[in-house]
Amino acid sequence: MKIKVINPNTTVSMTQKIGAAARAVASPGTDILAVNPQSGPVSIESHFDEAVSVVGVLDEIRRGERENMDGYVIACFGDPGLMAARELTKKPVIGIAEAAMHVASLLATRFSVVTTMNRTIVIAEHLARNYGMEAFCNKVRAADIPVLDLEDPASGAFGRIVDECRRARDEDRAGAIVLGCGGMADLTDAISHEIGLPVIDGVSAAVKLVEAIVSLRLGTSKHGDLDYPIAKPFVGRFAYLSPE
Ligand SMILES: NC(=O)NC1=NC(=O)NC1=O
Repeated sequence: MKIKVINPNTTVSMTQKIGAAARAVASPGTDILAVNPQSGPVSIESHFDEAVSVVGVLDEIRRGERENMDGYVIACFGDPGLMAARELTKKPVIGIAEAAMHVASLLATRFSVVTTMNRTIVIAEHLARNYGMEAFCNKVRAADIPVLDLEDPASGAFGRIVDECRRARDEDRAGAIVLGCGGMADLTDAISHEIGLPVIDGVSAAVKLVEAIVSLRLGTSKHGDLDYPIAKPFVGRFAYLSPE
């Protein structure tokens, strides 16, 4: 089985970290290809960053179809381009936010999300609503750190994330924590050790969900809104994206 794990931002060190987290849980016989677009934001911290990153995600899905990938993970907590990506393939496409929230809902009656920037809190709240997770997702918190601080061990990001996870445990009645950034994937075990709760990293959760769906011989529905895109010309610099 071949799974393409797409980091929608353009920071290679984060892509490598995400790839390592994916490989750590992948089953024998599952090959992980971790990639990021060559163009786009170095980090995704706003609606604008997310919107621009989607074209790079879709480029990687289109390339993955030619590479005969068996499934895809979108490894940014905003799940950018998830539905558009699903239109491009019959294979499963799983976002790390949806994966982590669903897994957390199977482990605790309430979970909190701990993400990076305060301004991305609402994005995670909207995802919880859209995924039907509001009954489980008690609160979305932020460590208020720039995403790329996660690439700097001296930034103090780990301590700020752990402090916010402790507040979630003690104040939100959270039975589990969802890590709200693909760049936190390498911190999962250390955080869980510090706070004594299940901590769910969306990269790992998404990889296992793709494996499960492929093993069930299931894939993205092509009936209705997730059917292949409507054939039409796209003009200008997006002409190469014209659906056939
Ligand atoms: N909430 C987030 O921090 N989302 C993210 N921004 C990135 O660049 N990667 C993420 O996972």
